[in-house]
Amino acid sequence: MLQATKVLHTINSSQDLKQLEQSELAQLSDELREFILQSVASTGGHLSSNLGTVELSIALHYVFDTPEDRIVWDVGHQSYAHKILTGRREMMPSLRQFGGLSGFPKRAESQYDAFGTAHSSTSISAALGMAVASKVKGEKRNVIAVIGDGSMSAGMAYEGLNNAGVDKSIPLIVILNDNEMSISPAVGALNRYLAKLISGSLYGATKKGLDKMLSYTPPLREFAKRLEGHAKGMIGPATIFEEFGFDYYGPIDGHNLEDLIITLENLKKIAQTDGPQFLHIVTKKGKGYERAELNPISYHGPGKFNPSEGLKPSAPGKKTYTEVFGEWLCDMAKADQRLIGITPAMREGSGLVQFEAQYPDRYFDVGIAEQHAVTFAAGIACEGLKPVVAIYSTFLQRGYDQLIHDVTLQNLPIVFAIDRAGMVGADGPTHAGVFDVAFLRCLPNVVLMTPSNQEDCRNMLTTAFSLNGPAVVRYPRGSGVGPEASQKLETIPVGKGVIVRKVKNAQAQGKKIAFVCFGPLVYNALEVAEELDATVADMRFVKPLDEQLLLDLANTHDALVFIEDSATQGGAGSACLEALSTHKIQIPTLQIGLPDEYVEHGDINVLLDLYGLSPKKILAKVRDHFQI
Ligand SMILES: Cc1ncc(C[n+]2csc(CCOP(=O)(O)OP(=O)(O)O)c2C)c(N)n1
Ligand SMILES: CC(=O)[C@@H](O)[C@H](O)COP(=O)(O)O
Ligand SMILES: [Mg+2]
Repeated sequence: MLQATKVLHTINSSQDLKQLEQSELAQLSDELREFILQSVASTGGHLSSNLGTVELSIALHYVFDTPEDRIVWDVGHQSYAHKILTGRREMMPSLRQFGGLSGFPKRAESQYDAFGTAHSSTSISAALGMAVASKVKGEKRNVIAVIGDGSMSAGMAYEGLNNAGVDKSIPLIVILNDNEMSISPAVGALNRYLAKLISGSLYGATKKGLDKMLSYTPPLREFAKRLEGHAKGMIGPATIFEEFGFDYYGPIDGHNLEDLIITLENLKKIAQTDGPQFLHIVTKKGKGYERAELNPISYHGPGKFNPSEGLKPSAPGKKTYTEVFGEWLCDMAKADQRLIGITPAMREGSGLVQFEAQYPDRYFDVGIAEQHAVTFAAGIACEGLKPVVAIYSTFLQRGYDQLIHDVTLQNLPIVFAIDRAGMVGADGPTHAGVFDVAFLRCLPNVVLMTPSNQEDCRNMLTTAFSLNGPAVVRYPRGSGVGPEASQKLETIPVGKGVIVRKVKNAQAQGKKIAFVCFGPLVYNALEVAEELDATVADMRFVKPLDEQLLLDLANTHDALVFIEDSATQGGAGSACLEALSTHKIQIPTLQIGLPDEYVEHGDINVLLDLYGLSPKKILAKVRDHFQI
């Protein structure tokens, strides 16, 4: 269990926090940091980012009148200290488990969670919306967006800044939490610019000026004027943020509580009179836990571990789909010089670490910029190279118009290697990859494949690469079941499914059922089929659909059950129903997939059962539906 504390256990709301003397806050931050470490080590979760925002979270709740004032955390993977300080300390052992605390801010969870997040770079837009709404309603409040340097790489952040900076009557505060890291090292020109602000010759002058100002609190107007003079005079040309219409302060040390508090107190007042304010703070990812400071990538989102021993190398076992993809990418790149690998800021998660090491000139981390990643790939494809975009299903949602307008409309040969398809578990509804089948299968020119095992996954990636148009392979988080991948680069016939089990004793069967499966749930269907003596088809392709196989199954069985690990509405089962309707085939059917609701967070096996996708639940549904 987590250790007893001197101060932390007395804090159950931001009001409690305000009762503390400022001199007690250092003790609180030590206890909070230790609590987060112990807590995340016992549940798994996001660690490095949370250790970096301890002082900022304390200072924000100390200075601002939350929840009346709104704090909008960008991504929200760094909001654990905020959760702990706002009445959820005792629930931390339930973090990311079914029925427990979400790993991200969630409006339904607490009035302190002003905005639900987990996808990046939404904070400035959402905070601006809140600030504008408050003004329209005649309510006076502060709205603060906290955004990381990695998340500042997305276009959406600049759309927000662009909109916010023009209206001096909007009291918006944007805090840039700069730790010089995304999940992996932050990339791009902006990152270089921020590094210059922090560590270039500008820094000394800026820091000196700020130190001087922070040592006393002049009347507000004067404070504002000095900072403006400081920003414009002492650090030379205006920062990019000032060009957007914000007053810029910083960089300041985001672990120095005293500096943070006095700066926030002043900004709170200035924002009400002078409009949009931008504070640049510098923090360390993993702060206070040496292993995480030295290796913030491994401790970005670890599973459970012993803090005194640190993370252990994972025991040898079956590869994950991500690893299968990573190996395929290197092998395919060796076989074909045209291959270009692209990731929107998910090098580790998508399995491109080896590829970058082996083919640095053909590797592109474009930052958290999924829209750009897709159109960038389109440009590359126009010039005859073969881009492979490695992307999580949930993040491809960001690039949908680009997929339509830039890729599929022009029928460009791009491979989309979609990881984290289906349910993802602990990250929950924001990260579940359950809409891709529905939003991809309606696009002309797309070939859409759903491997049920790793061997098929590798073959499908090779098949996708061999095609002359957009091709998608969607595969789940983890290892799954079924055969492991070979080392070969073999293609499979496009648009052809396979029968993996046939009814054995047709005469004895009351009702001959065929399971028509898409993706890894084929193995759950196989278990059920043993019980019912049913046929099981692994359709492999959602598009083009193997209509012949579907019609054969319909003609030789009494009922069809469609099974998929994605949203039922508009999904692969719907594609089958459309085909049956086109061919005027009438047969009893049942669609099994995810219902018309958002997938909760929690252990994946718990979720499979909850949503009726475990073998036991599938069997019960089939029996109930067909009365067998
Ligand atoms: C749209 C989107 N793409 C990718 C991600 C995956 N992701 C989560 S955190 C993160 C890094 C964010 O970096 P930063 O904002 O600097 O925060 P830090 O992790 O450094 O605290 C990424 C890429 C995401 N959450 N949302
Ligand atoms: C917050 C975020 O978007 C990532 O850190 C995500 O939680 C990673 O998920 P995986 O663990 O599936 O890579
Ligand atoms: Mg960062």
